Amino acid sequence: MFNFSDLIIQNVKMKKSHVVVGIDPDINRIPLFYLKEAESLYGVSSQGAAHALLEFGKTVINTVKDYVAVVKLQSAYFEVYGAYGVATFWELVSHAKNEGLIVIADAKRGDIGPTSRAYSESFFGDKTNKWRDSNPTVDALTINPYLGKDSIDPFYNSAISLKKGLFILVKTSNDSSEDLQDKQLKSQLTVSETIAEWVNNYACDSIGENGYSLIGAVVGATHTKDILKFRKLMPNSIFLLPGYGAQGGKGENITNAFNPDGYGALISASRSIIYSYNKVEIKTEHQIKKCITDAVRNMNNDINDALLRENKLKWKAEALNSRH
Ligand SMILES: O=C(O)c1cc(=O)[nH]c(=O)n1[C@@H]1O[C@H](COP(=O)(O)O)[C@@H](O)[C@H]1O
Repeated sequence: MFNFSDLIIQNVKMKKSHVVVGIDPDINRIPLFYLKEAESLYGVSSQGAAHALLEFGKTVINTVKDYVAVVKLQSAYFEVYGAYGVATFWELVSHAKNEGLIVIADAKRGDIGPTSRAYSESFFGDKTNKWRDSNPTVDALTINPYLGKDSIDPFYNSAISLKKGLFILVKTSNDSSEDLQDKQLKSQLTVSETIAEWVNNYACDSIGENGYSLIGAVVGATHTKDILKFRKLMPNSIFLLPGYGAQGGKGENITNAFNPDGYGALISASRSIIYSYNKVEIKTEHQIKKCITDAVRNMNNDINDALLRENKLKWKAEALNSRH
């Protein structure tokens, strides 16, 4: 049955891009003219900041929409500004979806069962709750599995019934991920390998038309040596690989995340794309758009070139085959 992973593959093929642009808008790094406008409307306040984040976020979305299939909104940067920030988050979710993009909420949720259920409802909705306005929902959510399987189940059940996607943290991109995630258990597996086994078990029951599950895994683009191992442990999961760009990940380091079919991985970058203009003094939206366009195209070319070298860039072959 067509599921979230099929939606991803369909759109990745259409855009010819495995790139995810992360929208992590930090008020100290967004161009000053957005702040000046926000201050003139709402003063230096949470409402003003949320307005600046909204306008900047729209610029990013409008710029990258032709080059990527997926955007990932980092909830934390919006939560900073309370209700105004959260409203901006959802306004940007709607905007991105209206522009034909798939939206991942990066919130790394996970709690005891009933609370996970509520988190799941807040991001995916619940048709049986008549008190909840039909607000927008996201297409997928990052979740933290460290409370155990009863914390994952509510997200899993909602994802299945509402045709959503999950990206479960398996091996995170940060240096300190080794502190806990690389520890070996009595089973001889590491903590992250154990989580990978869980992910694979959840994934097996929800395979879509292209052979992938709606249960995906987060594996840092920074852990080049581990990527192949995780690919083998979770053959049916789409990997979300953050850590490209600002954290050091490169195209040549992440090709093992892709299956021989040329799919199965989304590579995510935030700061290296959305702040690619470097200076907050940049004057016009046109200049910002040009910098972001160059950055996202370079990233896409870097990944596609690396895949081509490994014979994993499939759309050229598909285009040729369909001509015969
Ligand atoms: O789930 C994530 O997206 C995530 C997982 C991980 O292991 N490492 C990681 O950096 N992230 C997120 O990916 C984004 C990385 O941003 P950049 O380093 O600027 O590309 C941030 O929003 C992080 O919260």
